[in-house]
Amino acid sequence: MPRAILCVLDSVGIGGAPDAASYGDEGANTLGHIAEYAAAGKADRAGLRGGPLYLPNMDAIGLGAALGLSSGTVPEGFSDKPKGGRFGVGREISKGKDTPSGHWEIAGVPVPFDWGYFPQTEPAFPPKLIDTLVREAGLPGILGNKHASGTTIIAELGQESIRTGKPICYTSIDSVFQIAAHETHFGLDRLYEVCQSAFKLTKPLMIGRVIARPFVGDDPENFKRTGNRRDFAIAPPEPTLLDRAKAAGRQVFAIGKISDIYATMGVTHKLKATGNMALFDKTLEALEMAPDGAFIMTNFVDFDSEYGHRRDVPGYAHALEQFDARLPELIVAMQPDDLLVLTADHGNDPTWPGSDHTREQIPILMFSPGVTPGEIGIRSTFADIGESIAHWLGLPPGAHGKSFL
Ligand SMILES: O=P(O)(O)O[C@H]1O[C@H](CO)[C@@H](O)[C@H]1O
Ligand SMILES: [Mn+2]
Ligand SMILES: [Mn+2]
Repeated sequence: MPRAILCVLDSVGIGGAPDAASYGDEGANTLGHIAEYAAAGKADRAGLRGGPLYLPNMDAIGLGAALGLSSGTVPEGFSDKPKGGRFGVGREISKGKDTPSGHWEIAGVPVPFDWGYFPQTEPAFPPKLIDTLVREAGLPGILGNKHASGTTIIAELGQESIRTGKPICYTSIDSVFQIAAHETHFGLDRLYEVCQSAFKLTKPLMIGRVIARPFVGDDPENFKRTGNRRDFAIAPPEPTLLDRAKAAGRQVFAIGKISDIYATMGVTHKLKATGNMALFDKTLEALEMAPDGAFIMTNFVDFDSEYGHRRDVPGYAHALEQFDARLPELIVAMQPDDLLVLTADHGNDPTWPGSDHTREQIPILMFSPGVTPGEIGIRSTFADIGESIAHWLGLPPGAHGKSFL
């Protein structure tokens, strides 16, 4: 029985979203701009990488061609005629350009409601919410209370947080309430407990996620976030591909952030790892142990959290090249009737102003020895990805999207 492996390269958008202007993102193109900068020698970093963006393995299954289809330009060194693979472009119908919206829609469930957001004011959070959180979680108060980049705000307030025992609460243009605190001074379990309390309070406000952001270190120069991030997320409004696979008795391997993003719904095996390369290793491990009919889904978070939000073009280019270099390992490990899908959940153009996600279309790259190569065009919803995988796995069709297989 066929298996399917779905890799979400978090934030690897390819521009061209027709509604980008209403998000302030007209012209944003994560992959396109990285390629453009690299070709101009603007993505060089001594000891890390240099020169044009080199992604031969993803290009061979249609990455350059998908970029061309989405944005009109195939960068130099990329091909508009892939050697193998079925390629195309995904367009999002959900209104948020955030991780849950993108992932849920990929898994067949577009988001039908508006998320809650916190205003770009200081304070950003309603006083009642904070008063209740402080009381219920027994906190001496909170710090932050504004829109911020997570690394900047721990440099700014980390020491005060350690000294006072007050966690740092901040948000972004996404529907998130993030809590940063020191992993040992404040304590990891305590941080998770505070996040649980906050999640109960923010849920009625339709805030998608409360995110624990533990960090270590003792001064702004060496504060570092750890891999113990945890997302407390609202559950998807309808059964996703994961639920449907599990209900059919299939094994569902959720690697990295996947289990959190779907609020554990539909997951039978949860595998955690820190860093894209460790996530890649886990994906290979899962492939080795997954029985017939299994569904494996991995989120490669570093593209987004380490490079997109940090607006680090050489870092992002290097992460793409590292992933690409390992792709053959995955392809070699596949059985003849396994399907591999590479895609993304939104954009996060590292050349764009600010530090937030960008509304973009996403690549859809499918590879299997049994799939004839070709173009699937621009799909009107990410849900077509989930429906195609459902079809491949022999599951009945869902309520949204259409299979292109
Ligand atoms: O700046 P950091 O803490 O990485 O925050 C980012 O991470 C959040 C969750 O993906 C996003 O909403 C964005 O704000
Ligand atoms: Mn994401
Ligand atoms: Mn992000």
